[in-house]
Amino acid sequence: MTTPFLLGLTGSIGMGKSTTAKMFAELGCDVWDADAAVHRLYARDGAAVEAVASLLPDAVSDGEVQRDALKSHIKENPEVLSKIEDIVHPLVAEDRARFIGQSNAEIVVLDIPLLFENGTESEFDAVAVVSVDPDTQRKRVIARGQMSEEMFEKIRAKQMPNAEKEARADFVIPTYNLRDAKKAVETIVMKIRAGEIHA
Ligand SMILES: CC(C)(COP(=O)(O)OP(=O)(O)OC[C@H]1O[C@@H](n2cnc3c(N)ncnc32)[C@H](O)[C@@H]1O)[C@@H](O)C(=O)NCCC(=O)NCCS
Ligand SMILES: Nc1ncnc2c1ncn2[C@@H]1O[C@H](COP(=O)(O)OP(=O)(O)OP(=O)(O)O)[C@@H](O)[C@H]1O
Repeated sequence: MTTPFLLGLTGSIGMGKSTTAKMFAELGCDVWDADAAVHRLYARDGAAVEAVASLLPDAVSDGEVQRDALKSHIKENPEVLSKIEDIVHPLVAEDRARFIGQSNAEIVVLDIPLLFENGTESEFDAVAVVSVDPDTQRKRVIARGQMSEEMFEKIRAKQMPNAEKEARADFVIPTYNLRDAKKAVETIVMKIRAGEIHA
């Protein structure tokens, strides 16, 4: 069995990672989702629950890590975030390695929101970034109705500027409409399968 081609898929908040990841899956790629992995780790019987309970006992109730409690702790003391990350990151890495090890696909797509912010690009054979202009991005996130304008701007300010992500990526996937995004995804998959892309 050969090792799969590892394609990192990233992009700032609301840029279209999940939608684009589904397109890769439809073309036969296996897709691993970092956010979903963290949700599994925090859920009942999840691998991070015990360690988080030791660090912040009141952040675990009903056997689950409560994200709102984590957020309050981080707000009070920003250093708590790196302590949580020290617990979560090795477990996420383990989950990812297991997924890659079990995959029989030619291409494994790894959907990772903070791929560039965490300086992990060297772990992939290539990286694709999903992208729209800032105004479209803002409208999309606000339209979901789960976040205030202020909260969105705060998160955006913490993320690497989109232009820099585009410059660092091997591929840019425009997500203004489904048709063009799909075309870009098909081209990437075709190039990888044809052996045109090298790490
Ligand atoms: C702090 C927590 C509880 C916040 O959870 P919440 O559900 O509000 O947000 P979530 O993590 O789903 O992030 C939503 C989006 O916000 C953006 N974002 C989140 N955190 C950051 C950050 N530190 N810097 C920049 N952008 C961020 C990303 O685009 C992300 O996709 C959560 O992020 C967490 O537990 N973080 C520690 C574990 C970790 O490192 N997770 C990252 C994956 S390895
Ligand atoms: N190619 C596309 N054409 C049209 N709309 C799109 C496209 N891709 C994504 N969208 C829309 O943009 C919004 C954000 O998409 P999605 O949830 O895929 O982004 P995300 O990057 O995974 O978000 P987050 O980082 O917040 O988890 C959704 O409303 C989705 O329908």
